[in-house]
Amino acid sequence: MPSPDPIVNIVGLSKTFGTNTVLNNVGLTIHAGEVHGLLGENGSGKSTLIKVLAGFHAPDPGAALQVRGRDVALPIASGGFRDLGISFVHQDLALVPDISVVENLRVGSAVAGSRPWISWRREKDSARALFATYGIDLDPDAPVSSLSATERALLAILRAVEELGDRRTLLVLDEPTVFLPREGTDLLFSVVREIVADRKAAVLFVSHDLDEVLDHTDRVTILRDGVSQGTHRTDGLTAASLIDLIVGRSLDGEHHAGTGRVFAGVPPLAQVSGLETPTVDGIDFAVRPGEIVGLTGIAGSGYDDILPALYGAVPARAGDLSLGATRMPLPSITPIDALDTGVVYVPPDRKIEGSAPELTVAENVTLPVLERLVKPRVLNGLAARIADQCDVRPRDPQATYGSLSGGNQQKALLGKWLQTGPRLVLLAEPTQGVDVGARARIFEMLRDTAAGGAGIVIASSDYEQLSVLCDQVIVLSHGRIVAELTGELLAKHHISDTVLGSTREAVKA
Ligand SMILES: Nc1ncnc2c1ncn2[C@@H]1O[C@H](COP(=O)(O)OP(=O)(O)OP(=O)(O)O)[C@@H](O)[C@H]1O
Repeated sequence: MPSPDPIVNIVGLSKTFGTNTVLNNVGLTIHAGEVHGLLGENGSGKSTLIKVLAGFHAPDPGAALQVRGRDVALPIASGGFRDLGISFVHQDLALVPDISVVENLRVGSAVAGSRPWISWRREKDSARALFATYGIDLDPDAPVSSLSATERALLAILRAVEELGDRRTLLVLDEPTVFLPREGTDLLFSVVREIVADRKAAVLFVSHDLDEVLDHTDRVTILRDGVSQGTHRTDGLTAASLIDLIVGRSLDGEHHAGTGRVFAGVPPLAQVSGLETPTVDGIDFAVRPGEIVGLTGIAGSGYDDILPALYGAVPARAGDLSLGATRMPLPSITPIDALDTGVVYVPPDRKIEGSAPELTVAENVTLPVLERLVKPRVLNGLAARIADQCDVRPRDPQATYGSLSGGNQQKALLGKWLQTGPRLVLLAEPTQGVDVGARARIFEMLRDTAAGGAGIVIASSDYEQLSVLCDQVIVLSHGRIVAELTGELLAKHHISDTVLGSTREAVKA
Protein backbone atom coordinates (compact mmCIF):
# COMPACT_ATOMS: atom_id res chain seq x y z
CA MET A 1 0.00 0.00 0.00
CA PRO A 2 1.45 3.42 -0.93
CA SER A 3 2.35 5.63 2.02
CA PRO A 4 -0.34 8.18 2.79
CA ASP A 5 0.15 11.59 1.27
CA PRO A 6 -1.13 14.37 3.58
CA ILE A 7 -2.57 17.07 1.37
CA VAL A 8 -4.18 19.15 4.10
CA ASN A 9 -2.66 19.41 7.55
CA ILE A 10 -4.12 21.56 10.31
CA VAL A 11 -2.23 21.95 13.59
CA GLY A 12 -3.21 23.66 16.87
CA LEU A 13 -6.46 25.18 15.59
CA SER A 14 -8.45 27.13 18.21
CA LYS A 15 -11.36 29.52 17.75
CA THR A 16 -12.97 31.65 20.44
CA PHE A 17 -16.20 33.65 20.12
CA GLY A 18 -16.26 36.14 22.98
CA THR A 19 -15.44 33.96 25.97
CA ASN A 20 -16.60 30.75 24.31
CA THR A 21 -13.77 28.56 22.94
CA VAL A 22 -15.51 26.37 20.36
CA LEU A 23 -12.35 24.81 18.86
CA ASN A 24 -9.52 23.94 21.20
CA ASN A 25 -6.10 23.02 19.77
CA VAL A 26 -7.55 20.82 17.03
CA GLY A 27 -5.35 18.92 14.59
CA LEU A 28 -6.57 17.34 11.34
CA THR A 29 -4.55 15.53 8.70
CA ILE A 30 -6.28 14.59 5.44
CA HIS A 31 -4.64 12.20 2.96
CA ALA A 32 -4.90 12.33 -0.82
CA GLY A 33 -7.39 9.75 -2.09
CA GLU A 34 -9.37 9.40 1.11
CA VAL A 35 -12.92 10.18 2.17
CA HIS A 36 -12.41 11.60 5.64
CA GLY A 37 -15.41 11.95 7.98
CA LEU A 38 -15.68 14.90 10.37
CA LEU A 39 -18.07 13.98 13.18
CA GLY A 40 -19.34 15.43 16.41
CA GLU A 41 -22.45 16.41 18.28
CA ASN A 42 -24.40 19.49 17.25
CA GLY A 43 -22.36 22.49 18.34
CA SER A 44 -19.08 20.53 18.63
CA GLY A 45 -17.32 22.88 16.19
CA LYS A 46 -17.44 21.12 12.79
CA SER A 47 -18.88 24.07 10.85
CA THR A 48 -16.54 26.47 12.61
CA LEU A 49 -13.53 24.40 11.45
CA ILE A 50 -14.89 24.39 7.90
CA LYS A 51 -15.49 28.13 8.02
CA VAL A 52 -11.84 28.64 8.97
CA LEU A 53 -10.87 26.71 5.82
CA ALA A 54 -13.27 28.88 3.83
CA GLY A 55 -11.62 32.05 5.18
CA PHE A 56 -14.89 33.05 6.84
CA HIS A 57 -13.50 32.90 10.38
CA ALA A 58 -10.03 33.98 11.52
CA PRO A 59 -8.70 31.35 13.95
CA ASP A 60 -7.11 32.29 17.28
CA PRO A 61 -3.35 32.96 16.96
CA GLY A 62 -1.07 29.93 17.01
CA ALA A 63 -2.70 27.68 14.40
CA ALA A 64 -0.82 26.36 11.36
CA LEU A 65 -2.06 25.07 8.01
CA GLN A 66 -0.16 23.22 5.28
CA VAL A 67 -1.68 22.40 1.91
CA ARG A 68 0.31 19.89 -0.18
CA GLY A 69 3.25 20.44 2.18
CA ARG A 70 3.32 24.22 1.74
CA ASP A 71 2.64 26.58 4.65
CA VAL A 72 -0.48 28.69 4.20
CA ALA A 73 -0.84 31.96 6.12
CA LEU A 74 -3.85 32.19 8.43
CA PRO A 75 -6.45 33.58 8.28
CA ILE A 76 -7.12 32.46 4.71
CA ALA A 77 -7.91 35.52 2.59
CA SER A 78 -11.41 35.98 1.23
CA GLY A 79 -11.84 33.58 -1.72
CA GLY A 80 -8.32 32.21 -1.07
CA PHE A 81 -9.67 28.67 -0.72
CA ARG A 82 -10.09 28.55 -4.51
CA ASP A 83 -6.36 29.09 -5.06
CA LEU A 84 -5.69 26.30 -2.55
CA GLY A 85 -7.96 23.94 -4.52
CA ILE A 86 -10.60 23.70 -1.80
CA SER A 87 -14.29 23.73 -2.60
CA PHE A 88 -17.44 23.44 -0.46
CA VAL A 89 -20.89 21.93 -0.83
CA HIS A 90 -23.19 22.95 2.00
CA GLN A 91 -26.51 21.48 3.10
CA ASP A 92 -28.55 24.06 1.14
CA LEU A 93 -26.56 23.16 -2.05
CA ALA A 94 -26.72 26.83 -3.27
CA LEU A 95 -28.43 26.00 -6.57
CA VAL A 96 -30.81 28.38 -8.35
CA PRO A 97 -34.00 26.34 -8.97
CA ASP A 98 -35.46 28.45 -11.80
CA ILE A 99 -32.50 28.21 -14.16
CA SER A 100 -31.15 25.20 -16.02
CA VAL A 101 -28.64 22.55 -15.01
CA VAL A 102 -25.95 23.96 -17.31
CA GLU A 103 -26.56 27.54 -16.16
CA ASN A 104 -26.17 26.43 -12.55
CA LEU A 105 -23.02 24.57 -13.48
CA ARG A 106 -21.47 27.69 -15.01
CA VAL A 107 -22.93 30.37 -12.77
CA GLY A 108 -19.69 30.66 -10.75
CA SER A 109 -17.48 31.46 -13.73
CA ALA A 110 -20.14 33.76 -15.21
CA VAL A 111 -20.45 35.76 -11.97
CA ALA A 112 -16.67 35.89 -11.51
CA GLY A 113 -16.52 37.38 -15.02
CA SER A 114 -13.69 35.02 -15.91
CA ARG A 115 -15.28 34.50 -19.31
CA PRO A 116 -17.11 37.49 -20.75
CA TRP A 117 -18.77 35.46 -23.50
CA ILE A 118 -20.20 31.99 -22.99
CA SER A 119 -20.97 29.54 -25.80
CA TRP A 120 -23.90 27.67 -24.30
CA ARG A 121 -23.74 25.00 -27.01
CA ARG A 122 -20.17 24.21 -25.99
CA GLU A 123 -21.07 24.40 -22.32
CA LYS A 124 -23.88 21.88 -22.80
CA ASP A 125 -21.53 19.50 -24.60
CA SER A 126 -18.97 19.75 -21.83
CA ALA A 127 -21.70 19.30 -19.18
CA ARG A 128 -22.86 16.12 -20.96
CA ALA A 129 -19.26 14.88 -21.07
CA LEU A 130 -18.86 15.64 -17.35
CA PHE A 131 -22.03 13.75 -16.43
CA ALA A 132 -21.00 10.83 -18.65
CA THR A 133 -17.64 10.61 -16.83
CA TYR A 134 -19.48 9.97 -13.60
CA GLY A 135 -22.21 7.80 -15.16
CA ILE A 136 -24.97 10.30 -14.41
CA ASP A 137 -27.98 10.89 -16.61
CA LEU A 138 -28.76 14.62 -16.36
CA ASP A 139 -30.22 16.86 -19.07
CA PRO A 140 -28.22 20.13 -19.22
CA ASP A 141 -31.37 22.00 -20.34
CA ALA A 142 -33.61 20.79 -17.52
CA PRO A 143 -34.55 23.41 -14.93
CA VAL A 144 -33.03 22.53 -11.56
CA SER A 145 -36.52 22.72 -10.02
CA SER A 146 -37.42 19.57 -12.02
CA LEU A 147 -34.55 17.48 -10.57
CA SER A 148 -34.87 14.99 -7.74
CA ALA A 149 -33.16 15.75 -4.42
CA THR A 150 -30.39 13.28 -5.28
CA GLU A 151 -29.80 14.82 -8.72
CA ARG A 152 -29.55 18.27 -7.16
CA ALA A 153 -26.97 17.09 -4.63
CA LEU A 154 -24.98 15.44 -7.45
CA LEU A 155 -25.12 18.61 -9.52
CA ALA A 156 -23.87 20.71 -6.59
CA ILE A 157 -21.02 18.25 -6.01
CA LEU A 158 -19.98 18.13 -9.67
CA ARG A 159 -20.14 21.92 -9.87
CA ALA A 160 -17.81 22.14 -6.88
CA VAL A 161 -15.42 19.63 -8.53
CA GLU A 162 -15.52 21.56 -11.82
CA GLU A 163 -14.75 24.82 -10.06
CA LEU A 164 -11.59 23.28 -8.65
CA GLY A 165 -10.30 22.39 -12.13
CA ASP A 166 -6.68 21.19 -12.09
CA ARG A 167 -6.03 22.58 -8.61
CA ARG A 168 -8.26 19.86 -7.12
CA THR A 169 -7.18 19.36 -3.48
CA LEU A 170 -10.10 19.06 -1.11
CA LEU A 171 -13.84 18.84 -1.58
CA VAL A 172 -15.70 19.61 1.64
CA LEU A 173 -19.17 18.07 1.84
CA ASP A 174 -20.99 19.67 4.76
CA GLU A 175 -24.04 17.40 5.28
CA PRO A 176 -25.12 17.36 1.62
CA THR A 177 -26.98 14.08 2.18
CA VAL A 178 -29.15 15.30 5.02
CA PHE A 179 -32.29 15.80 2.95
CA LEU A 180 -31.69 12.90 0.56
CA PRO A 181 -33.75 9.74 0.36
CA ARG A 182 -31.78 6.66 1.41
CA GLU A 183 -31.55 5.17 -2.06
CA GLY A 184 -29.93 8.37 -3.38
CA THR A 185 -26.91 8.22 -1.16
CA ASP A 186 -25.38 5.11 -2.80
CA LEU A 187 -25.26 6.87 -6.16
CA LEU A 188 -23.85 9.98 -4.54
CA PHE A 189 -21.07 8.06 -2.83
CA SER A 190 -20.14 6.23 -6.02
CA VAL A 191 -19.50 9.70 -7.50
CA VAL A 192 -17.55 10.75 -4.39
CA ARG A 193 -15.33 7.65 -4.78
CA GLU A 194 -14.69 8.56 -8.44
CA ILE A 195 -13.60 12.04 -7.36
CA VAL A 196 -10.84 10.68 -5.13
CA ALA A 197 -10.02 7.61 -7.23
CA ASP A 198 -6.93 9.12 -8.88
CA ARG A 199 -5.56 9.99 -5.41
CA LYS A 200 -5.05 13.61 -6.43
CA ALA A 201 -7.71 14.97 -4.10
CA ALA A 202 -9.58 14.12 -0.91
CA VAL A 203 -13.08 14.57 0.43
CA LEU A 204 -13.94 15.87 3.91
CA PHE A 205 -17.43 14.63 4.71
CA VAL A 206 -19.52 16.01 7.58
CA SER A 207 -22.44 13.84 8.60
CA HIS A 208 -24.50 12.70 11.57
CA ASP A 209 -25.58 9.53 9.81
CA LEU A 210 -23.47 6.77 11.35
CA ASP A 211 -24.41 4.16 8.73
CA GLU A 212 -23.30 6.49 5.95
CA VAL A 213 -20.07 7.28 7.76
CA LEU A 214 -19.30 3.61 8.45
CA ASP A 215 -20.12 2.61 4.86
CA HIS A 216 -18.41 5.39 2.97
CA THR A 217 -15.46 6.94 4.80
CA ASP A 218 -11.88 5.69 5.13
CA ARG A 219 -11.01 7.55 8.33
CA VAL A 220 -12.87 9.81 10.73
CA THR A 221 -11.93 12.66 13.04
CA ILE A 222 -14.26 13.31 15.95
CA LEU A 223 -14.82 16.61 17.75
CA ARG A 224 -16.36 16.76 21.20
CA ASP A 225 -16.98 20.24 22.66
CA GLY A 226 -14.34 21.62 20.30
CA VAL A 227 -11.68 19.08 21.32
CA SER A 228 -10.47 16.41 18.91
CA GLN A 229 -11.11 12.83 20.01
CA GLY A 230 -8.52 11.68 17.50
CA THR A 231 -8.53 10.31 13.98
CA HIS A 232 -9.51 6.66 13.50
CA ARG A 233 -9.63 4.21 10.62
CA THR A 234 -13.28 3.53 9.89
CA ASP A 235 -12.80 -0.19 9.35
CA GLY A 236 -11.85 -0.55 13.03
CA LEU A 237 -15.03 1.14 14.25
CA THR A 238 -18.60 0.06 14.96
CA ALA A 239 -21.71 2.19 15.44
CA ALA A 240 -21.38 1.70 19.22
CA SER A 241 -17.70 2.73 19.34
CA LEU A 242 -18.44 5.77 17.17
CA ILE A 243 -21.26 6.82 19.50
CA ASP A 244 -18.89 6.49 22.46
CA LEU A 245 -16.37 8.76 20.74
CA ILE A 246 -18.97 11.32 19.67
CA VAL A 247 -21.07 11.55 22.82
CA GLY A 248 -18.56 10.37 25.43
CA ARG A 249 -21.02 7.79 26.78
CA SER A 250 -23.04 4.94 25.31
CA LEU A 251 -26.68 5.45 24.47
CA ASP A 252 -28.80 2.52 25.58
CA GLY A 253 -32.19 1.32 24.53
CA GLU A 254 -31.95 2.25 20.87
CA HIS A 255 -31.58 -1.13 19.30
CA HIS A 256 -34.83 -3.04 19.64
CA ALA A 257 -37.59 -2.92 17.07
CA GLY A 258 -40.76 -1.07 17.93
CA THR A 259 -42.06 -0.07 21.31
CA GLY A 260 -43.73 -3.38 22.12
CA ARG A 261 -46.95 -1.52 22.89
CA VAL A 262 -50.21 -2.83 21.43
CA PHE A 263 -52.96 -0.41 20.42
CA ALA A 264 -55.39 -2.80 18.70
CA GLY A 265 -58.88 -2.20 20.09
CA VAL A 266 -58.09 1.26 21.55
CA PRO A 267 -60.51 3.85 20.10
CA PRO A 268 -58.77 6.31 17.77
CA LEU A 269 -57.86 9.84 18.76
CA ALA A 270 -57.48 10.89 15.14
CA GLN A 271 -58.78 9.30 11.97
CA VAL A 272 -57.67 10.18 8.44
CA SER A 273 -60.22 9.06 5.84
CA GLY A 274 -60.07 9.08 2.05
CA LEU A 275 -57.16 11.52 1.78
CA GLU A 276 -56.41 12.40 -1.81
CA THR A 277 -53.72 14.86 -3.00
CA PRO A 278 -51.94 15.11 -6.37
CA THR A 279 -49.58 12.35 -5.14
CA VAL A 280 -51.61 10.08 -2.82
CA ASP A 281 -54.98 8.41 -3.13
CA GLY A 282 -57.42 6.76 -0.73
CA ILE A 283 -55.27 7.12 2.39
CA ASP A 284 -57.00 5.91 5.59
CA PHE A 285 -55.32 5.46 8.94
CA ALA A 286 -56.00 5.99 12.63
CA VAL A 287 -53.83 7.28 15.47
CA ARG A 288 -54.68 6.22 19.02
CA PRO A 289 -53.96 8.30 22.14
CA GLY A 290 -50.30 7.76 23.03
CA GLU A 291 -49.52 6.06 19.73
CA ILE A 292 -46.56 6.95 17.49
CA VAL A 293 -47.28 6.16 13.84
CA GLY A 294 -44.62 6.27 11.10
CA LEU A 295 -45.17 7.01 7.41
CA THR A 296 -42.47 5.94 4.97
CA GLY A 297 -41.66 4.92 1.40
CA ILE A 298 -39.16 5.81 -1.30
CA ALA A 299 -38.98 9.37 -2.64
CA GLY A 300 -42.00 10.02 -4.82
CA SER A 301 -44.15 7.40 -3.08
CA GLY A 302 -46.18 10.20 -1.51
CA TYR A 303 -45.44 9.43 2.17
CA ASP A 304 -43.98 12.91 2.68
CA ASP A 305 -47.00 14.70 1.17
CA ILE A 306 -49.50 13.46 3.75
CA LEU A 307 -48.60 15.60 6.77
CA PRO A 308 -48.70 19.01 5.02
CA ALA A 309 -52.16 18.07 3.69
CA LEU A 310 -53.40 17.14 7.19
CA TYR A 311 -52.26 20.55 8.45
CA GLY A 312 -53.66 22.57 5.55
CA ALA A 313 -50.16 23.61 4.49
CA VAL A 314 -50.95 22.24 1.00
CA PRO A 315 -54.52 21.69 -0.21
CA ALA A 316 -55.94 18.15 -0.38
CA ARG A 317 -58.34 17.11 -3.16
CA ALA A 318 -60.50 15.04 -0.84
CA GLY A 319 -60.61 13.48 2.60
CA ASP A 320 -61.35 14.21 6.26
CA LEU A 321 -59.40 14.43 9.47
CA SER A 322 -61.45 13.60 12.56
CA LEU A 323 -60.03 14.52 15.93
CA GLY A 324 -62.30 13.43 18.75
CA ALA A 325 -65.74 14.73 17.82
CA THR A 326 -64.42 17.34 15.38
CA ARG A 327 -64.48 16.40 11.70
CA MET A 328 -62.47 18.62 9.37
CA PRO A 329 -62.74 18.39 5.57
CA LEU A 330 -59.13 18.38 4.37
CA PRO A 331 -59.63 20.33 1.10
CA SER A 332 -60.62 23.40 3.12
CA ILE A 333 -58.61 22.98 6.34
CA THR A 334 -56.17 25.81 7.13
CA PRO A 335 -53.17 25.78 9.51
CA ILE A 336 -55.19 28.03 11.86
CA ASP A 337 -58.07 25.49 11.97
CA ALA A 338 -55.53 22.74 12.59
CA LEU A 339 -53.80 24.65 15.40
CA ASP A 340 -57.15 25.55 16.98
CA THR A 341 -58.03 21.86 17.15
CA GLY A 342 -54.67 20.96 18.71
CA VAL A 343 -52.80 19.76 15.60
CA VAL A 344 -49.20 20.97 15.22
CA TYR A 345 -46.86 20.38 12.29
CA VAL A 346 -43.05 20.53 12.34
CA PRO A 347 -41.88 20.66 8.70
CA PRO A 348 -38.72 18.99 7.41
CA ASP A 349 -36.64 22.02 6.53
CA ARG A 350 -36.43 23.98 9.77
CA LYS A 351 -34.48 26.80 8.13
CA ILE A 352 -37.03 27.53 5.41
CA GLU A 353 -40.41 26.61 6.83
CA GLY A 354 -40.07 26.14 10.55
CA SER A 355 -38.55 29.27 11.99
CA ALA A 356 -37.53 32.91 11.70
CA PRO A 357 -33.69 32.73 11.76
CA GLU A 358 -33.19 36.46 12.25
CA LEU A 359 -35.30 36.54 15.44
CA THR A 360 -33.88 35.48 18.79
CA VAL A 361 -34.27 31.99 20.20
CA ALA A 362 -36.69 33.45 22.78
CA GLU A 363 -38.86 35.00 20.10
CA ASN A 364 -38.79 31.84 17.97
CA VAL A 365 -39.71 29.35 20.66
CA THR A 366 -42.46 31.51 22.15
CA LEU A 367 -44.09 32.56 18.87
CA PRO A 368 -47.08 30.21 19.31
CA VAL A 369 -47.94 31.78 22.68
CA LEU A 370 -46.61 35.27 22.04
CA GLU A 371 -50.01 36.90 22.07
CA ARG A 372 -50.32 35.84 25.71
CA LEU A 373 -46.86 37.09 26.64
CA VAL A 374 -46.02 40.70 26.35
CA LYS A 375 -43.30 41.23 28.94
CA PRO A 376 -39.80 40.35 27.66
CA ARG A 377 -38.89 39.05 31.13
CA VAL A 378 -41.76 36.54 31.03
CA LEU A 379 -40.92 35.65 27.44
CA ASN A 380 -37.26 35.04 28.30
CA GLY A 381 -38.25 32.99 31.34
CA LEU A 382 -40.48 30.75 29.28
CA ALA A 383 -37.81 30.42 26.58
CA ALA A 384 -35.24 29.49 29.23
CA ARG A 385 -37.58 26.78 30.55
CA ILE A 386 -38.07 25.34 27.07
CA ALA A 387 -34.30 25.47 26.47
CA ASP A 388 -33.77 23.55 29.72
CA GLN A 389 -36.42 20.95 28.97
CA CYS A 390 -35.14 20.42 25.45
CA ASP A 391 -31.44 20.86 26.21
CA VAL A 392 -30.97 23.69 23.70
CA ARG A 393 -27.32 24.77 23.75
CA PRO A 394 -26.15 27.45 24.40
CA ARG A 395 -28.79 28.37 27.03
CA ASP A 396 -29.01 31.93 25.73
CA PRO A 397 -32.52 33.04 24.83
CA GLN A 398 -31.10 36.21 23.27
CA ALA A 399 -28.87 34.40 20.74
CA THR A 400 -30.33 34.69 17.24
CA TYR A 401 -31.98 31.45 16.22
CA GLY A 402 -29.92 31.29 13.01
CA SER A 403 -26.67 31.22 15.03
CA LEU A 404 -27.65 27.91 16.72
CA SER A 405 -26.21 24.71 15.33
CA GLY A 406 -28.62 22.53 13.33
CA GLY A 407 -29.56 20.06 16.08
CA ASN A 408 -30.10 22.81 18.60
CA GLN A 409 -32.42 24.59 16.15
CA GLN A 410 -34.42 21.37 15.85
CA LYS A 411 -34.67 20.89 19.63
CA ALA A 412 -35.83 24.53 20.03
CA LEU A 413 -38.40 24.07 17.27
CA LEU A 414 -39.82 20.91 18.82
CA GLY A 415 -39.92 22.57 22.24
CA LYS A 416 -41.80 25.45 20.67
CA TRP A 417 -44.61 23.22 19.45
CA LEU A 418 -44.72 20.68 22.25
CA GLN A 419 -45.25 23.48 24.83
CA THR A 420 -48.67 24.16 23.27
CA GLY A 421 -50.00 20.86 24.68
CA PRO A 422 -50.94 19.47 21.25
CA ARG A 423 -53.35 16.56 20.75
CA LEU A 424 -51.87 15.45 17.43
CA VAL A 425 -48.21 16.12 16.53
CA LEU A 426 -47.18 15.83 12.86
CA LEU A 427 -43.41 15.64 12.31
CA ALA A 428 -41.50 15.45 9.05
CA GLU A 429 -37.96 14.06 9.33
CA PRO A 430 -37.60 15.23 12.96
CA THR A 431 -33.95 14.29 13.41
CA GLN A 432 -32.39 15.21 10.07
CA GLY A 433 -29.00 16.81 10.69
CA VAL A 434 -29.29 16.04 14.39
CA ASP A 435 -26.47 14.33 16.29
CA VAL A 436 -26.89 11.05 18.14
CA GLY A 437 -27.10 12.69 21.57
CA ALA A 438 -29.69 15.28 20.54
CA ARG A 439 -31.55 12.55 18.69
CA ALA A 440 -31.90 10.57 21.91
CA ARG A 441 -33.18 13.74 23.65
CA ILE A 442 -35.73 14.32 20.85
CA PHE A 443 -36.91 10.69 21.13
CA GLU A 444 -37.41 11.21 24.85
CA MET A 445 -39.42 14.40 24.25
CA LEU A 446 -41.64 12.59 21.76
CA ARG A 447 -42.16 9.58 24.04
CA ASP A 448 -43.08 11.92 26.92
CA THR A 449 -45.55 13.77 24.69
CA ALA A 450 -47.13 10.47 23.61
CA ALA A 451 -47.22 9.26 27.22
CA GLY A 452 -49.26 12.39 27.99
CA GLY A 453 -51.94 11.09 25.61
CA ALA A 454 -51.12 12.92 22.36
CA GLY A 455 -50.94 11.08 19.05
CA ILE A 456 -47.80 11.44 16.95
CA VAL A 457 -47.27 10.88 13.23
CA ILE A 458 -43.72 10.88 11.85
CA ALA A 459 -42.99 10.98 8.11
CA SER A 460 -39.42 9.79 7.63
CA SER A 461 -37.06 7.82 5.43
CA ASP A 462 -34.89 6.99 8.45
CA TYR A 463 -35.87 3.35 9.04
CA GLU A 464 -33.73 3.12 12.17
CA GLN A 465 -35.61 6.01 13.75
CA LEU A 466 -39.00 4.58 12.75
CA SER A 467 -38.03 1.18 14.09
CA VAL A 468 -36.99 2.54 17.48
CA LEU A 469 -39.79 5.04 17.98
CA CYS A 470 -42.97 3.78 16.33
CA ASP A 471 -45.85 1.55 17.42
CA GLN A 472 -46.93 1.19 13.80
CA VAL A 473 -45.26 2.01 10.46
CA ILE A 474 -47.33 2.60 7.33
CA VAL A 475 -45.51 2.04 4.03
CA LEU A 476 -46.57 3.82 0.86
CA SER A 477 -45.79 3.01 -2.75
CA HIS A 478 -47.07 4.98 -5.73
CA GLY A 479 -49.41 7.05 -3.56
CA ARG A 480 -51.10 4.11 -1.81
CA ILE A 481 -50.68 2.29 1.47
CA VAL A 482 -49.05 -1.09 0.78
CA ALA A 483 -48.19 -2.28 4.30
CA GLU A 484 -48.96 -1.56 7.95
CA LEU A 485 -46.20 -2.94 10.15
CA THR A 486 -46.48 -3.61 13.88
CA GLY A 487 -44.77 -5.78 16.50
CA GLU A 488 -41.69 -7.69 15.32
CA LEU A 489 -42.18 -6.41 11.77
CA LEU A 490 -40.93 -3.04 12.99
CA ALA A 491 -37.28 -4.21 12.73
CA LYS A 492 -35.25 -1.77 10.64
CA HIS A 493 -34.32 -4.38 8.01
CA HIS A 494 -37.95 -5.39 7.66
CA ILE A 495 -39.12 -1.80 7.13
CA SER A 496 -36.36 -1.35 4.54
CA ASP A 497 -37.22 -4.66 2.78
CA THR A 498 -40.91 -3.73 2.71
CA VAL A 499 -40.20 -0.29 1.22
CA LEU A 500 -37.85 -1.64 -1.45
CA GLY A 501 -39.84 -4.84 -2.02
CA SER A 502 -43.10 -2.99 -2.56
CA THR A 503 -41.36 -0.66 -4.96
CA ARG A 504 -40.02 -3.60 -6.98
CA GLU A 505 -43.49 -5.22 -6.95
CA ALA A 506 -45.03 -1.98 -8.21
CA VAL A 507 -42.43 -1.68 -10.98
CA LYS A 508 -43.12 -5.30 -12.08
CA ALA A 509 -46.88 -4.70 -12.08
N1 LIG B 1 -20.66 33.46 14.71
C1 LIG B 1 -20.77 32.89 15.91
N2 LIG B 1 -20.83 33.62 17.04
C2 LIG B 1 -20.91 33.05 18.25
N3 LIG B 1 -20.95 31.72 18.46
C3 LIG B 1 -20.91 30.93 17.36
C4 LIG B 1 -20.82 31.46 16.04
N4 LIG B 1 -20.78 30.44 15.17
C5 LIG B 1 -20.85 29.30 15.90
N5 LIG B 1 -20.93 29.60 17.22
C6 LIG B 1 -20.99 28.63 18.33
O1 LIG B 1 -19.91 27.72 18.17
C7 LIG B 1 -20.28 26.41 18.58
C8 LIG B 1 -19.95 25.43 17.49
O2 LIG B 1 -20.87 25.63 16.43
P1 LIG B 1 -20.74 24.87 15.03
O3 LIG B 1 -21.76 25.47 14.11
O4 LIG B 1 -19.32 24.87 14.59
O5 LIG B 1 -21.18 23.40 15.46
P2 LIG B 1 -21.39 22.11 14.52
O6 LIG B 1 -20.53 21.04 15.09
O7 LIG B 1 -21.17 22.46 13.10
O8 LIG B 1 -22.93 21.77 14.81
P3 LIG B 1 -24.09 21.10 13.84
O9 LIG B 1 -23.79 19.66 13.76
O10 LIG B 1 -25.35 21.32 14.62
O11 LIG B 1 -24.07 21.82 12.53
C9 LIG B 1 -21.78 26.48 18.93
O12 LIG B 1 -21.90 26.61 20.34
C10 LIG B 1 -22.25 27.76 18.25
O13 LIG B 1 -23.36 28.34 18.95
